[in-house]
Amino acid sequence: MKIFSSKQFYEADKITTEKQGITSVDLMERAATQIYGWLHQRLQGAQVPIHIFCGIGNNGGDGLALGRLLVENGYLVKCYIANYTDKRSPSFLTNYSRYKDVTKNWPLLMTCVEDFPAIAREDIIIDALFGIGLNRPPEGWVKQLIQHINTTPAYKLSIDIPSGLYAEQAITDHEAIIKPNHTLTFQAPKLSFFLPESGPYVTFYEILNIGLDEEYMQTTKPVAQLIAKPQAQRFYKQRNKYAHKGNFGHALVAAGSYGSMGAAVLSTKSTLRIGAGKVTAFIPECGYNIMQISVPEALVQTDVNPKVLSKIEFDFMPDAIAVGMGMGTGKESVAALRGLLKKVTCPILLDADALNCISSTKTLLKLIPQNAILTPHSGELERLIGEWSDDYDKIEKTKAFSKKYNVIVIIKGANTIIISEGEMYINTTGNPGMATAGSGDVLSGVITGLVAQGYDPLMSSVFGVYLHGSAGNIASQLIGFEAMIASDITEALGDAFIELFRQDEQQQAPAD
Ligand SMILES: NC(=O)C1=CN([C@@H]2O[C@H](COP(=O)(O)OP(=O)(O)OC[C@H]3O[C@@H](n4cnc5c(N)ncnc54)[C@H](O)[C@@H]3O)[C@@H](O)[C@H]2O)[C@@H](O)CC1
Ligand SMILES: Nc1ncnc2c1ncn2[C@@H]1O[C@H](COP(=O)(O)OP(=O)(O)O)[C@@H](O)[C@H]1O
Ligand SMILES: [K+]
Repeated sequence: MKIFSSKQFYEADKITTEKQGITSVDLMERAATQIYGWLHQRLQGAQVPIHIFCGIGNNGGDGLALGRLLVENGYLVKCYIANYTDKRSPSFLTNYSRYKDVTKNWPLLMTCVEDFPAIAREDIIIDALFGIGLNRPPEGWVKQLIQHINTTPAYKLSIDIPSGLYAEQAITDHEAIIKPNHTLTFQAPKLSFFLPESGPYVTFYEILNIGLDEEYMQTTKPVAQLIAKPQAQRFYKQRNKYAHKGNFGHALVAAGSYGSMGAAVLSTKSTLRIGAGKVTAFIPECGYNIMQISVPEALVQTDVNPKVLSKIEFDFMPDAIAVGMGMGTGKESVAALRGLLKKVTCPILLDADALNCISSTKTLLKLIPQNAILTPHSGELERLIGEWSDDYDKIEKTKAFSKKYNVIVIIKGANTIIISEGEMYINTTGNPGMATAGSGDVLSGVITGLVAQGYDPLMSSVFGVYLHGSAGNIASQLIGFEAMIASDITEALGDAFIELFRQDEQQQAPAD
């Protein structure tokens, strides 16, 4: 599914009204009707007080149109206008009058703190103060209104976006943002819903289709692609009945050091579990028995150095290589990595200490092959690209890095982001149970195993991150977040494939 910018939504709005021969008030009516339907389905006429807080732009207009529909259908509604300026939008004004026509009363105009209404805990609040037109943080009594709403325990529903949150700009005042229980967003989610600093304001969201121009939505290059089940299903390559292990590639996992052999074991096992035909683990000698016993399906080759990797030499042509997990950052490791980067001819994934070696020895940067996959967590990314001021700065700096070195960068986290050639893919699977040592090693194996099987590096990255998160979700359903360890993710990879084609009763995310 696509994520669009505010500018693109305004364009879509304009094109839709032109092509469909409707006015923007008609479009607003569609939006309000959708929200009304959503609420009515749940409330079924219940006489619970509904407080609608409207701004003076089109988000406020949505709120007023919703208020009118609710009143017309017998609900107990009070509409309040946060009258912070006289520059009201035309569609707002139309709905302002329409509301009065139905209720015979103007909505209550608020201009100061004294105007704030009391709200009981069982009431419902609709937040229509600001939408994607927010252009500065709310201040003064408007900010206090947001805080007043946030302090009430009443259920809060935000229209389009929590008021005070930008669609694609960093937060400057965390105290001036509505914290809703639920957000109903129009047509497509906004970028801020998925980033670590702003995502917590959008714990639950649903998309309402308001019929924006299909052609525009299909043909416009989005800000990012959201990867959910319908997208992931398209990546899957079915196996041929007559396939043999040679068809699924031979992967090399160069990893581990004395005290960190688990990283090599985890990566090697998940490379096999995801379906690589054959996997060779290249490890320091101290890990030989550990690897043979832990992963009997893997072949093992050992380094001349007993405790760390120093010279990565192998006697076959791998189809994919993963390097770095638990490998250490001493001078032997740097030399081993340098030697490998100089001779590598197949796709390569660089993780963990391989990234740390590159950060400490910048001359390695120019040896990174084109299309290499880098899988940093935040700490590793910062060492690689330097500090960032906010999530958007982080994305821009990562894009610049990815472009400069022609590599795929996977920013791991709650919504892992994959950046390649200026494009951005945001994953939707995964959970906090995966915040456990070794889960990144599993991801490296998953992606490498996909590359070995013939998925291209970008597809392997996007599909691998999705499957890894999906396996984490399946594992968490069995054992919860706290008890989950990285091996549980590997063990659930099979179910992640099965889940890919399981018919949901309610498909969460629509296909493009
Ligand atoms: N484009 C679309 O797809 C549709 C958009 N609709 C609604 O329209 C909204 C966008 O409407 P608008 O562009 O009118 O923007 P908003 O309704 O978000 O309001 C912006 C207004 O508030 C002012 N403003 C911004 N930040 C402020 C601040 N901190 N303090 C005080 N004033 C501030 C702006 O100058 C502008 O006048 C969407 O979020 C959505 O709710 C819907 O009506 C349906 C269709
Ligand atoms: N809160 C979370 N929600 C979803 N996924 C998470 C969360 N925390 C961690 N993960 C995932 O778990 C993995 C952790 O990787 P990493 O930090 O490299 O672990 P390690 O270095 O211990 O192997 C990443 O794939 C990341 O996206
Ligand atoms: K809002």
